[in-house]
Amino acid sequence: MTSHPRTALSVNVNKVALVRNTRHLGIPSVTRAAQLCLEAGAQGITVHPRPDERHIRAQDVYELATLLQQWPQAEFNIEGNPTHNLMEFIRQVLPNQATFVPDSVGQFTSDHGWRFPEDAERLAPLIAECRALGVRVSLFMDPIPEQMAAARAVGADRVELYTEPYAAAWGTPQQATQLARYRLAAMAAATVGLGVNAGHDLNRDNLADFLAGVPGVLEVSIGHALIADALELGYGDTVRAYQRCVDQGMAERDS
Ligand SMILES: CC(=O)[C@@H](O)[C@H](O)COP(=O)(O)O
Ligand SMILES: NCC(=O)COP(=O)(O)O
Repeated sequence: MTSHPRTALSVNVNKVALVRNTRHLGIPSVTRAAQLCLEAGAQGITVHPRPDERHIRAQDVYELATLLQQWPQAEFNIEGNPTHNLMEFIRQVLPNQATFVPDSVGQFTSDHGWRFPEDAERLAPLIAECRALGVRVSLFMDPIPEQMAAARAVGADRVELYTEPYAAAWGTPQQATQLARYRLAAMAAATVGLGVNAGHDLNRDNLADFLAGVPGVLEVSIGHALIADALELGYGDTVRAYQRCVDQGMAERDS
């Protein structure tokens, strides 16, 4: 039996900003949400400052960076398309991690990963710049084992497996088949020296099964479902509930 490092929970606070932006009152506070999630034990905060600022705005990024200076053990993960507005945030804020996501400007939400070799040429210099700044780079990827070597070759430190197809299959006869795709992709990533993150539509129902079935997941970034849960339970109890899901999944994986 081998044990793996505990999977880090990074809370994505996009949807707190989405609600905040519907009035000019500054509530609910994005930084307050992050503070309460960190106090409850979250290991990181994630934001996706989209170019249209539908939710996370530039000021949120800077205020969260200031907050996270008080939490040296926690990580700041900034997501975005590096050919749009992401790199300016990376240069100014120097987060722990940049997650490159191939979204178009007005895209409804993230729904696919990068593709190689098509995307390699334009990503390589941007990855090199982040790494030269001391910022870890994670590439948002579909769970395709054959793509992992190319992701490593372009300089990525990690991949983030796009988990919506797994989430959509959870609780159906297709769950095991989907989970096997992610297990093979994670193993392929590890084989070429990539760390493995995961995210999109993970929730309290499907998280433990994912971590039980996919080896070596270093970080899950969870936003939509977690913030929805927090509307019912509060940030603290919600983060603790998700931490229990992480612990359950890892216990099953290591059993
Ligand atoms: C990369 C990913 O899957 C999510 O972080 C996604 O970017 C969330 O964006 P929205 O909150 O705008 O749906
Ligand atoms: N990278 C995934 C993320 O940050 C949050 O995705 P979701 O939980 O809002 O679907």
